[in-house]
Formats: sequence, structure tokens, C-alpha cells
Amino acid sequence: MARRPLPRILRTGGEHLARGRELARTAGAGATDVLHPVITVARGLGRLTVVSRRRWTDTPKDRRGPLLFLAASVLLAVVLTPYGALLAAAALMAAAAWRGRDRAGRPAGAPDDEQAQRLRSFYEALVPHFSVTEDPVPLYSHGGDWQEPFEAHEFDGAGRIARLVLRYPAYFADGEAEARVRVEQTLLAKAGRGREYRFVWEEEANRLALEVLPPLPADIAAHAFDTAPGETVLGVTDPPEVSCALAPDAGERGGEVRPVVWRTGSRSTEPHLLALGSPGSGTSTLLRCLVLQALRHGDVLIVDGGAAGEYACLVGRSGVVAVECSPAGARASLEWAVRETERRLIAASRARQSGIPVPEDARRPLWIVVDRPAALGHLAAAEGGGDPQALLQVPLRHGRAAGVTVVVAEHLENADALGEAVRQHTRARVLLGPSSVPQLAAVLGTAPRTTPPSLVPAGRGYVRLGAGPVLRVQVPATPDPYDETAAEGQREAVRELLPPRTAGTAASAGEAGTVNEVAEPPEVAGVPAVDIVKDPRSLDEPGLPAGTEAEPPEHAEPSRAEL
Ligand SMILES: Nc1ncnc2c1ncn2[C@@H]1O[C@H](COP(=O)(O)OP(=O)(O)OP(=O)(O)O)[C@@H](O)[C@H]1O
Repeated sequence: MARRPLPRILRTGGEHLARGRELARTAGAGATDVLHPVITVARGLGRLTVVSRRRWTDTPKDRRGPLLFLAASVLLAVVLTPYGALLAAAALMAAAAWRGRDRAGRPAGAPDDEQAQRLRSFYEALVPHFSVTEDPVPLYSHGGDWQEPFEAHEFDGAGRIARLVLRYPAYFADGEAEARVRVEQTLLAKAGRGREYRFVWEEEANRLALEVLPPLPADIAAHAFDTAPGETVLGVTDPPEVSCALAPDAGERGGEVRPVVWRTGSRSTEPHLLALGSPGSGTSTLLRCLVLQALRHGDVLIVDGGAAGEYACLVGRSGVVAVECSPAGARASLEWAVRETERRLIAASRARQSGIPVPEDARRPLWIVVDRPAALGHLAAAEGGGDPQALLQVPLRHGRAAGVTVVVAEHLENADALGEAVRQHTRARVLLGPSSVPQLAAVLGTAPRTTPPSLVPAGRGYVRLGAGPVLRVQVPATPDPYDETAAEGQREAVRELLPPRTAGTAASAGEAGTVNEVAEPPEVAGVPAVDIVKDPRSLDEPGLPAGTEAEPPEHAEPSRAEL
């Protein structure tokens, strides 16, 4: 078969195309030469912007105001000085040109002299940990090559290490906690204290990654979290960990967070929570945050051992069974909670035996929130009564099947006053405030993979759900709306989340002229504590005159009427 001739365009077009490509290349090279200073300055400006953004992110929130003030003052001085703006622009261009220059002779990503010196000091410090005399070809040896085991490194704008990925010999005992801690302490000392680090050990690959963690955002306000029934947000934490090799640039991670979701209810493996913390660390705030979420789908009984009126905003709100502050009141309400747990268990068991769904009034979540039981126990003992905390045993033991969730908060130094039942059945744990590694290990069952800083803002700490990993957590700011020292925006956010008042309290508040202003905590108002625990029906209709038939609310349980 005769060959068909090629189309004309393919025969002659090749030459034209090649010539065109050559022309374009020459023009591109010429333009690059001509525009080289502009490209250098533009690259430098970009680098300066990145550095400034990182510095801004690293600056603690409380120092940003003064920094802005300083910047504004410098700007004003520049504007007011003759030729100031011109000089400032020239200085900026010079700085950008210096920053944007090609570091000739050094491949991209290679450290400069100072960074290389730092990496060498990391390497030398690790030699005693990662070498043995029997090793004929040690990966780490004094005076050896640090570039061989160090796979990746990043420095921040201030020249401090931001990320380091290194290999270690297979014979290093990376399964032993003490051996790991020794290496981590060494790296920590070299990397500089005062920052939070995460260590990720990849045992299969004999690889260790050190990463500086940006501080968790401390300005997350309370809001209606997008959660399903049975899910509660405890706060925010870091994004999921990724393998060392895939770890993204530390700078890009700043600001990324994810919620810590705690699941309660009959299928939960950690149905009750214990929150510990130093005074002022934010445990009451955490409880308020949980209560506001729990009230969206269930009822809440609050026992405030601290009796500081932290939960006064919840008094008389729909779904709030009671807010108790006195030992007698706490005992009465917790006795009710015990009976209610048993009633729910019996109702659920009967329903299952009859093959019918568990009735709604035995399924609706009930939360028992106890703040500072140690203080309450002490008061109760002084009054000659029993410790109300003992009454938590039944809800703690059987609450999971009965839809009853118990949350206890206590000061860390009073942790020994917590009963055995509380210790045994609270598998969700939170520790807020500054804490040492041994304290964290004692409360959470294991130490975190991150280094605890010595100074933390309120609401910052660690959380562990069951046997899961220990996570850093920042609790959303959920201040008492009557706390005048808290930011108005945050108080307003909490006010918006409060459930409506039940009829009677709304009326009285309306009379007082302020919708969100409630009566003082009941015992402060002089009401006998035992009267505070109310049947939800009486809470919903407290204004009804005696003998008036109230329409029972959907979830009214007969047993609550006993109180
Ligand atoms: N997550 C948070 N975000 C912002 N501020 C918080 C947060 N948690 C607590 N705070 C603030 O810290 C202060 C103490 O909080 P809180 O009363 O909750 O601590 P606490 O641990 O219950 O202390 P104590 O038991 O000693 O009363 C309050 O002013 C509160 O507004």
C-alpha cells in the first residue's frame, strides 16, 4: 500500500514551531535579565510578608495590642519626618532585595550557617542516645555527618527550629517510655523551652518527628455546635496527626483546629466525665459549656459545691431540674437522681421484656453535673450529714443504660477527696491548667505526646476519652453571663444559648425589666435548699395558683413529682 503524504502543516510547520519556540525562549531569558531586580524585590516582599504573618501568629494575643500601637507610632513618625515616606520605601525595597536574593551556592531548603550550627548541636546531643560502641557504622557519632540522619528540618522566622524529622538506629529501644523521654528531653532543651512540641515516633520506620505546635486559639466563643444528639463538644484540638513524612509545613497549620467530640448515652464507652484543674483553670466554664449543650436534648441537674453562683444563669430555665448549692439540697436532689436512674432502668427493662420501645421519659438524657463535690462533702460533714457524693454511685454505675450522664469537676489538689465510684466510672477525663507530666499521667492514664507548657490561658488543658490518645484541648469561652469581668461578646454568646425561662420565672424577670437577669442563687435568696429541687412541671408552671391543673410537659416523669 502506497504511503499517504504527510499534511503540509506537519511537513513545514515543524520548522516554524521550532523557530517560534527559540524566539520565545530568547525573549523570556531577556525579560528575566531585565526584570531580575523586580523579581528579586517581589520575591523578597513575599518572604517578608510570610515572616511577618508568622511572627504575628506567634505573638500572644495580649501582646498584639502594644505591637499594633508601636507599629502605628513608627508609621506616624515616618509620615511626619521630611522625606520619611521616601526613605521608608527605599529601606523596605532594600530589605526586600536582600531577603529575595538567590542564595547562590546553596540549594533550596539548605540551612544557612547558623541553622547548620543548630542542627549540628542537635546531632551531637543525640549521639549518646543513638549510638553504641559495638555499632561498626554508627548513624550518630561525635563529629559525624548530621545530614545523614536528619531527613527534614524547618526553621521559623526567628531562626528557631520549627520541625525536625530524623532517623535513628533500629537498636534504639523506642518501645521503652524512659528511653523516649530521655531523647525528648534532650531535643526539648536544644529546641528552646517556652513552646509546645509534639513528638511523633514512627517505630516501624525508625523515625522521630519533632514539631512545634502553634498555640490553640483561645478566643473560641460558645455557640450552638453542629452535633447530633448524644454528642457533646468539649473544646477544640489540633488537626489529626499525619505521618512524619507527610507532615505539612508548620506555618501552614496555624489556626487549623477540630472539635473534641464526646459521645454519651447507652452505646458510649465513656459515659461519665471527670474534669480536674487548678483553681481558676476553667473547670466551671467547661461544665457550663457542657450544660448548655446538654439542655438542647435533655434535662440537667446541677450541684454547685463551690456555691459561687456560677450557674445562677441556669436557674428556672427550661430543662434545668435544679441548681443546688447546699449539702441538704444536694443530698435531696441526688437521692431523687438515684430513684430516677432506677425508675428508668426498670422502665427500660420492662419495655424490652414486652418487646416495645423504651418509653420517651426513660430515654430522654438526664445529666447530673457536680462542681466541687469535695467542698460540699466537707460542709456536709461539718453539718453532721453524709457526703452527697456517695449518692453518685448508682447513676455512675447504671447511668449508661438509663441515659444518665454524670459530670464531676474538682480542683486537682482535692482529687483525693473524690470517691471510688467517681474515679472508677469516669472514663472521659479532662485536666485543665498548667500541669506536670506525672500529674497528666496520673489523671489521664498516660502522658501526652506534647510537652505541657508552664503557662497556659484559662480553659486550656488535655483530654482523654477512654483509651484514646491524649489530646490538647481549649474549652470554648463560656463565661457566667453575670460575670462583669468577662468580655461582653462572650457573655452575650452564652445568653443566646440559654434555654427560655419557664413561664413563672420569665414573668418575674419581665417585671424586673431585664430578660436575662435571674434571681440570686436560691440559697442566697433565702429559699430552703431542699425546696430548690423541683418537679419539671412545677418549674415549667411555677406561676400557676395552687390547685390549677397544669398540662404535663412531654417528658414529665412521675417520680420527679415526689420531690
Ligand atoms: N475557656 C475559657 N476561655 C476564656 N476564659 C475562660 C475559659 N475558662 C475560664 N475562663 C475564665 O477564667 C476564669 C476562671 O474560670 P472558672 O471559674 O471556670 O475556673 P474554675 O476552674 O472553675 O475556678 P474555681 O474552681 O477556682 O472557681 C473566669 O474569669 C473565666 O471567664
